[in-house]
Amino acid sequence: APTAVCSDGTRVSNAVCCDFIPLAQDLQNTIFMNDCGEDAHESIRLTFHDAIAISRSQGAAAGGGADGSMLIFPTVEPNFAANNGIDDSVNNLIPFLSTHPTISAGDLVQFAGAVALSNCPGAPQLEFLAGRKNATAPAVDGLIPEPQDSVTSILDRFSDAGGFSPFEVVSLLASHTVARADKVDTTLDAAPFDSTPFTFDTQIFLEVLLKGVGFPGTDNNTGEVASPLPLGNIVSGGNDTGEMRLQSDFALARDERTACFWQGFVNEQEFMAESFKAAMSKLAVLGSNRDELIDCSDVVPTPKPAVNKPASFPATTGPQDLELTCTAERFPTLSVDPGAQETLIPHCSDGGQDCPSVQFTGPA
Ligand code: HEM
Ligand SMILES: [Ca+2]
Ligand SMILES: [Mn+2]
Repeated sequence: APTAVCSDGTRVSNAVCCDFIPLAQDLQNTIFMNDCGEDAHESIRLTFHDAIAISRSQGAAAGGGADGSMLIFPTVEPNFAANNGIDDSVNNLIPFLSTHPTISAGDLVQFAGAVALSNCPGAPQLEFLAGRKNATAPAVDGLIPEPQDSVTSILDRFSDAGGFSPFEVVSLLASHTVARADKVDTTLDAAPFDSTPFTFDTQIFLEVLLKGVGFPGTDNNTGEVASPLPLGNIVSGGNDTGEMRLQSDFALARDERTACFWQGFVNEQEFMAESFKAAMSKLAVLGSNRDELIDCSDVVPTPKPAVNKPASFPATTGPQDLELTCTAERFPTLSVDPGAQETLIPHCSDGGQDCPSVQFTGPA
């Protein structure tokens, strides 16, 4: 039962949580604009890149996990190749360290991710625990998985970072349902990983299982393989880029250690959201002792409701394009979106072509 009342009248479980209420408002009004757009996506990615930089085998000096080291040492980790593009979210969050001085850098990163995710229809309301200590040193290079890494190397890295199981690794990749790449193919800005990059749905798990037919931009990029929906309108002057597929997502969807977990999320919205939430609660506290943190989940905004559209094959694709390696489970029966042509994936959540993101300049 709530035991504290904040100055705005909100009842919370612990007075420490009060300061996160104006922080959530400020993040929404200044950066995210209640949208599951580019800035929200980048802040969600940042939760991962801060947290995973920790190693059981290499010891504490290798990195402190979810400790805000990206924000405290903005000229170190953001420059690692695997963190390419993370500078945008780092520079956007740094000003909040001074405007919300009671909140630690590690708390800011994870809380911003939870607020950002709440803008994505269908996302879970993440757990948020407060009280991470500030990083005392940046992490070493080499701890962030890259799309060209093998499944073995990815699973080993997650295990070494926080004892994640293969199921938890696949659960965390639900994040790629609200994700687009800017740096894998530098000729493209915001190439989406599924056809619904503004919705936290299960399309990512379906679409990565489809046969790849082409590349949305250039075709020899490290860590990229052919996608099933490469059509965009960039050459004709638009901003819609075709779908991009990461080699790591492709491999995890087909490897015998992870394929059944991957397939098991297709059209299982609630199971996916709940599994992502559980794995995120582990990721978000790497480097801290969860018993020493204070549960402030009650100040995480309630996410936008799911759109309740079942997973479906995008127009021009169908069951014949599935590349299934999980033999233990039957694949669900799904409808095929109508249309003889490949549908373009809109650049903006309102369906438009123009939606400038917020970008503060900063040290990263
Ligand atoms: C095997 C592990 C993973 C690999 C290899 C990987 C790789 C990548 C790559 C290459 C990009 C594109 C970056 C760019 O070019 O702009 C990306 C984007 C993204 N990733 Fe991952 N990722 C992994 C796991 C995760 C996890 C665990 C999360 C979150 C919990 C996450 C969240 C995101 C998000 C939200 C984006 C989109 C960023 C944007 O739209 O600007 N990823 N990932
Ligand atoms: Ca999606
Ligand atoms: Mn981006």
